[in-house]
Amino acid sequence: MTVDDARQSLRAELRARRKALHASERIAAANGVAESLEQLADFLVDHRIAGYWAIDGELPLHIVVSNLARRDQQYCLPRITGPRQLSFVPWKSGADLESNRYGIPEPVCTKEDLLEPADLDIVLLPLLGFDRRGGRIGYGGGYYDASFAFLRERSEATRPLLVGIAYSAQELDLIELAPWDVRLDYVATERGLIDCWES
Ligand SMILES: Nc1nc2c(c(=O)[nH]1)N(C=O)[C@@H](CNc1ccc(C(=O)N[C@@H](CCC(=O)O)C(=O)O)cc1)CN2
Ligand SMILES: Nc1ncnc2c1ncn2[C@@H]1O[C@H](COP(=O)(O)OP(=O)(O)OP(=O)(O)O)[C@@H](O)[C@H]1O
Repeated sequence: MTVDDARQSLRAELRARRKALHASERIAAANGVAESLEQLADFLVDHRIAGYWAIDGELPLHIVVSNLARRDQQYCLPRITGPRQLSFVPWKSGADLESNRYGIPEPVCTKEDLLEPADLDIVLLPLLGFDRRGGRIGYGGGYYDASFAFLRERSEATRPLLVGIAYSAQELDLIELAPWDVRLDYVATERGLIDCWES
């Protein structure tokens, strides 16, 4: 079985695990993650922070978005701009959205609005599974891995910081890393902030 095959079956299990969470756990996690992120000093002062529009049981970021707006920090959402390629667009709560090919809402924008991955300070990444070393399993599109491939050879946290957002129930023991995988610098869950360079 290749890394890709093993991941496919793991994805199904992880989707089921996330789907099974109770509404009360989702509410607690949305609040808890917003608090956990505030333990990261850079998160309170950095200018450009990218998140995602939660779909399919992903951990919702609306509390994070309003906290950032209150501090005048810029919040951005991803836009698919090519094969395995993400760009980012500054977005304020209530601004226009349109659906992408997967039915995920993206900001409506002009070319001039598009920011490249390297322009960001912090990226909050959706995920299906994570481990404490910064391993991440997503939907398998390779969008984040390819867009942030320029960070792959780093040996410490550098900009943009990659922060996985997860329910603690999404933690895995150890994810076998594929050569293209870009490790997370931190993972924020409702239980706290994990520094992936620490272990
Ligand atoms: N909220 C959110 N936005 C995001 C991501 C994400 O994971 N979550 N992405 C993170 O990369 C990018 C989109 N990547 C995606 C990759 C695969 C599928 C997906 O649903 N794949 C289906 C197969 C669909 C098809 O073949 O057309 C599947 O897995 O069943 C969705 C999004 C950018 N925006
Ligand atoms: N830098 C890259 N260059 C070329 N192909 C890549 C690159 N990164 C990932 N891929 C391809 O993308 C596919 C999906 O990768 P992976 O399973 O790691 O996605 P994921 O992290 O689960 O998804 P996503 O990042 O979209 O949330 C892999 O099969 C791999 O072949």
